[in-house]
Amino acid sequence: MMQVLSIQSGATTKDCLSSGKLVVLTGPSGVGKGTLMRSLLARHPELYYSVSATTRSPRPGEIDGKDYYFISRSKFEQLVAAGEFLEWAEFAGNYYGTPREPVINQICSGKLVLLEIELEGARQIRRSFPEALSIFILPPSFSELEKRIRTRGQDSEEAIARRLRRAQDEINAADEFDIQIVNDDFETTLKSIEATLFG
Ligand SMILES: Nc1nc2c(ncn2[C@@H]2O[C@H](COP(=O)(O)OP(=O)(O)O)[C@@H](O)[C@H]2O)c(=O)[nH]1
Ligand SMILES: Nc1ncnc2c1ncn2[C@@H]1O[C@H](COP(=O)(O)OP(=O)(O)O)[C@@H](O)[C@H]1O
Repeated sequence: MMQVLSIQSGATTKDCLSSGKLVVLTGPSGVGKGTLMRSLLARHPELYYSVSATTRSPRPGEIDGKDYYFISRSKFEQLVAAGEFLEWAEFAGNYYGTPREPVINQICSGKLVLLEIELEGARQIRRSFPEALSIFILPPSFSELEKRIRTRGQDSEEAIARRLRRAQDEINAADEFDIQIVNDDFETTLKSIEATLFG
């Protein structure tokens, strides 16, 4: 199911990609990735956040084109076949993918590009783009993670159970990442990410 990536193939593309920077942020569902991303973007509008496509239904308040591009499974499969994703994966019963073209364009224009993606996608990026910096966000404990998913109050019991089942496998892979940060105190975490990106 994994896509072969070609962004390293041409010398020109490779040179171009070295003008910007790609940062991958991963961590179990509920750890605080989305909230951290939103704060980071509010504080650093020069960053480029890659909006993913997903077959998941929008949660209340989520905006198409801002939080995700919400698309059907058949549309997603068409885009996979057309090679339109830099990486993609199935997570908790839905597909998620990073649109290739805007990310390449933004990196080539010298931007720092942020991807907030799950483990399989992060592995694909590591293979195709080894220069990318990868950050894994850990919860202070598993019970705190569960509490955060529940207090977010946006997922069905089934969706929560799927995310928690998956969370332990993701946490076990934290060592694969360049940097691990425990999201205990929110402001402290934000400062650690800022130090990593700009320090
Ligand atoms: N591989 C991949 N994962 C993604 C992408 N976009 C989002 N994800 C991840 O998919 C997982 C589920 O996201 P979401 O349904 O928004 O749930 P949440 O993490 O519980 O808020 C999270 O780990 C996201 O980081 C993408 O483009 N590619
Ligand atoms: N450091 C933190 N301490 C306590 N709660 C947090 C912290 N970071 C995030 N949260 C809360 O945890 C819940 C899940 O965060 P969210 O950003 O949706 O996680 P993710 O995108 O990783 O699934 C939200 O209600 C958020 O406000």
